[in-house]
Amino acid sequence: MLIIGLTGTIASGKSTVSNYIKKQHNLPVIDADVVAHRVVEPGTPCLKKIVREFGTEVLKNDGSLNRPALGRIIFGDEQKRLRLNSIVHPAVRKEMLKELWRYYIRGTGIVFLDVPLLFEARMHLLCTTTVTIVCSPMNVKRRLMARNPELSEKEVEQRIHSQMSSQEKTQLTDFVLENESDVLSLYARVDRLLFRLHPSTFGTFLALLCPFVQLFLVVYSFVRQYCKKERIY
Ligand SMILES: CC(C)(COP(=O)(O)OP(=O)(O)OC[C@H]1O[C@@H](n2cnc3c(N)ncnc32)[C@H](O)[C@@H]1O)[C@@H](O)C(=O)NCCC(=O)NCCS
Ligand SMILES: Nc1ncnc2c1ncn2[C@@H]1O[C@H](COP(=O)(O)OP(=O)(O)OP(=O)(O)O)[C@@H](O)[C@H]1O
Repeated sequence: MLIIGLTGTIASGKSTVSNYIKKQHNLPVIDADVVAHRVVEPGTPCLKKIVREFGTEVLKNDGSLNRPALGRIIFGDEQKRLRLNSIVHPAVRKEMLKELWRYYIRGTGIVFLDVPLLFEARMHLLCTTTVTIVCSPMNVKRRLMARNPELSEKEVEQRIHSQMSSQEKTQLTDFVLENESDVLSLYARVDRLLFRLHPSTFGTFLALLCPFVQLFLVVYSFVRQYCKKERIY
């Protein structure tokens, strides 16, 4: 099974790309944000740990997580953000591995992982190939402010600076997808990217037959990190 890690800075266009991959190409995507929302639902061990760490002020009256309140706490304080990550990320990793396993059992050839903190959380080590969506800080800020009008300019800046920069991600990735212009151009780049990934489906076929080939693909992905990356125009 080919595991393609999709990442990028906040508001770089990951969801836009993964929705297109799901709808237009009918390929499976596991979205870390969706999983991260699920593991903190009322009654979950994660939510209990969050309340122990940050207090009941991060809960709404109905007992669910008050996301804006927790966001205000953690995006303004790096230590607190790291503490939240240490509570939520292990549960997210576990759930994503379970989902991957289900796809593997079904014989799925290719799965995309949409993970904002792919490199920060070292989840790229699980991927056969990584794709980073890049967008200039100015466009990111503009799009984030338009998508989340409830956030102040300061909060937007804090969210942007809490992540690895686009340049750093570009250094670590196999493929770079630019998202500076309109959405249709982005979709066209995704089509070209998928075409480039397809020759490797032979590897997928072999991987389905032999777990050792899967292991080889993981080792190969480590080696790929040191190879020249491709920019899709
Ligand atoms: C702090 C929380 C409650 C704020 O919720 P909110 O609904 O405002 O944001 P949402 O979860 O939709 O995330 C939006 C984007 O923020 C960025 N982001 C989220 N969490 C983090 C983080 N810990 N560090 C850096 N960036 C983050 C990502 O780019 C993400 O796509 C939430 O982001 C959270 O629980 N974060 C910790 C889990 C996490 O790291 N999620 C990212 C995917 S694993
Ligand atoms: N090429 C584009 N042109 C104009 N708007 C865009 C483009 N790409 C994405 N957007 C818009 O920018 C915003 C951010 O995109 P999207 O939600 O896909 O980013 P994301 O990387 O998934 O964000 P997050 O890290 O917060 O999950 C959305 O409102 C989306 O519609």
